[in-house]
Amino acid sequence: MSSAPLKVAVTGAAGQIGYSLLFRLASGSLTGGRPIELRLLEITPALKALEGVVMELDDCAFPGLAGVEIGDDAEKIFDGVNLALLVGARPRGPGMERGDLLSANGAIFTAQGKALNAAAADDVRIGVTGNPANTNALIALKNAPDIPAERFSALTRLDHNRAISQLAAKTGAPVTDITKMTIWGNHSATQYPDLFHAEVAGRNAAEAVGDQDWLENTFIPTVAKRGAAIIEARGSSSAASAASATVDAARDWLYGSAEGDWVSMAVVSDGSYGVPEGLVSSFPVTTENGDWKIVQGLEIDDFSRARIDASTAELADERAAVTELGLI
Ligand SMILES: NC(=O)c1ccc[n+]([C@@H]2O[C@H](COP(=O)([O-])OP(=O)(O)OC[C@H]3O[C@@H](n4cnc5c(N)ncnc54)[C@H](O)[C@@H]3O)[C@@H](O)[C@H]2O)c1
Ligand SMILES: O=C(O)C[C@H](O)C(=O)O
Repeated sequence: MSSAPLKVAVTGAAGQIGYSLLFRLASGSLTGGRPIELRLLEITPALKALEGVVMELDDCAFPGLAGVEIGDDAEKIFDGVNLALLVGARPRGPGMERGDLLSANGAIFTAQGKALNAAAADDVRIGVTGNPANTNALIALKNAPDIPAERFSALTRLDHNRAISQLAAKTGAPVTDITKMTIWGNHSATQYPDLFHAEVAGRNAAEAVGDQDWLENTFIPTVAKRGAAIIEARGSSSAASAASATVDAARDWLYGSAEGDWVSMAVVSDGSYGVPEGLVSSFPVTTENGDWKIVQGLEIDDFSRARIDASTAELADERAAVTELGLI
């Protein structure tokens, strides 16, 4: 593997998630020993604040941080980047659904898709965290016709990690015993965290829990509505956990998922599991050398089918809405 610095762009770098993410990236959580060069994009009024964040990055004297460039011109910042983490977008407030952000945030992803298309490195991978993440990723990929659609993904790793944590707490198992967790569908309240294929120390998770009422009426809504619960408690949306999940997702994508396990990523559907082709929907995937593959052959019962269908129907509605807005 190359020891040249990995060039990583982060958008919305002066925001809440950025304030946690940049320090995780610079300290080596993503690349281990490989140096990293950060390229930070912000809107013009936020550049001064971003300068302050860069002073703090300097003050950490991170040995693996090979350089930092900041700016408000997407094409300049994306020049030659190997990884782009698209975080910059407005967060929702109390009482909003993430889909309410489509018209506010959609335009950001047309412009950034075009800029990535023009300037990124040939091997670029693009992870979208900004909400509504799945449909923003769809907008970006449609506006970047020269970049293969498989290079885009949206973040459902935070939901995946939340589901692992809830299951660990219920069963008393350590999080490291929990494998094969899946989030299906949209990063929204319709998402479907699936315990029927997950395992606790090798045992089927739904059987290990043995409590359909908990699974249906506590586990699924707790995971699906966790973002809203955090907004309610903190007054602003999740940030450190979102940054941590953004790093987890990018690390596994670039360096591979663990043997015998899989991760959740929202990727462009090839029609697997009846998810309409072309939607950016969350699936169980394995990753290797920067590529992902949807895990095939899982049996989907009626309970799971209904939930996957409901979430992908919402994604189809979002696609129709951004088509109507002329964003794709
Ligand atoms: N997918 C997930 O799991 C997940 C989790 C948490 C938050 N989010 C989403 O991530 C996004 C960022 O959250 P936050 O809490 O950091 O918000 P924030 O408001 O603190 O920061 C967003 C930053 O983006 C910047 N920005 C806006 N437009 C931009 C543009 N065109 N180019 C570059 N930067 C731009 C803003 O100036 C701001 O600094 C929100 O949309 C939020 O809903 C997603
Ligand atoms: O819920 C939100 O709006 C923020 C984020 O998507 C989350 O899941 O915490």
